[in-house]
Amino acid sequence: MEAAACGPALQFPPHVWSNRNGGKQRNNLPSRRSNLRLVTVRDSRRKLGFLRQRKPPVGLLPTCECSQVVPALEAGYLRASSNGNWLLKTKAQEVSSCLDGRSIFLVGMMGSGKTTVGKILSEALGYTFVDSDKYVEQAIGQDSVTQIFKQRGECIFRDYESDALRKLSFMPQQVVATGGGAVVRPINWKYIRQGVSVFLNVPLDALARRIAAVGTDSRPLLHFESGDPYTQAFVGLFTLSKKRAESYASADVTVSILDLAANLGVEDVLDVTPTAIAIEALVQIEKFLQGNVSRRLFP
Ligand SMILES: Nc1ncnc2c1ncn2[C@@H]1O[C@H](COP(=O)(O)OP(=O)(O)O)[C@@H](O)[C@H]1O
Ligand SMILES: O=C(O)C1=C[C@@H](OP(=O)(O)O)[C@@H](O)[C@H](O)C1
Repeated sequence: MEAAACGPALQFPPHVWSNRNGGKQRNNLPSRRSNLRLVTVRDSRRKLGFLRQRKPPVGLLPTCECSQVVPALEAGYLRASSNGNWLLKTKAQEVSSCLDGRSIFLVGMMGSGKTTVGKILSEALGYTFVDSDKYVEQAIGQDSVTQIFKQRGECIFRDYESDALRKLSFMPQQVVATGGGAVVRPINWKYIRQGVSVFLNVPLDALARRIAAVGTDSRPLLHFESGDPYTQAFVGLFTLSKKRAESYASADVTVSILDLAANLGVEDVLDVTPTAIAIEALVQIEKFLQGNVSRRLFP
């Protein structure tokens, strides 16, 4: 049940996001400069060829120093959480000069990890984290999205969601976890495109397992389905994802959790840690920015 065009946008009170780092840019990270890539033993030959590229192509990277020296990192490092955290911080330090204040908008199906990964990314970058669902809850003055759907309807929720994204689009240095359905309204892309959009692509089966484990209470769009919690989640997600796949695919960057799991040698995609996903997101954002330096929004 998508509501692509409802009534006029509504007014609501100012920000309600959590500022995890006092809104400051992080500057006190390890001074060692290294440009890191996630590399697997399996496909290291192909990737290392790319990684050994010491200079960016002519015309790229006039202002950002990303990826001039590229030591390879074996995936095993990433599995150890202490190294994972170090890697995350180091990568964030590198990417933040490329980002140059631009916000990151995470898109993807419900349960794909936008909030979980978003918080980690914001902390590593010294950005403010904003959960757009929470923003809407505060604006409407209700405790949960489920309540809003029940009492005001999806259309009103979508209006507030669009207004939230519009307001957030003016602000730099944020990681925004958008609601799973935000991508459906074309106008929302105008707002999302003010920053770098990152699609967290998680297989539907994994999403359904994750959602079934906690129940569908907080997922009003899955309440129409019948069956056991897994079937209910899977059928609902399948229907929604068919309508959304194209929109998600238009994000600037896609992080495929399936590919990441394969690269890390992790059997179940649900076992890929949020830190690993955050690092991969930074790697992909860096790649994207290297090819898009002209799209500077916060000069
Ligand atoms: N990589 C991950 N590993 C383990 N649990 C995760 C991971 N990503 C998300 N989760 C869990 O899945 C649930 C949904 O994640 P969440 O970040 O709220 O997704 P979204 O914001 O996209 O709806 C939460 O309970 C969260 O703790
Ligand atoms: O997919 C959707 O349409 C929705 C996803 C939810 O957000 P999350 O993706 O953060 O769960 C929330 O906005 C609402 O329940 C609708």
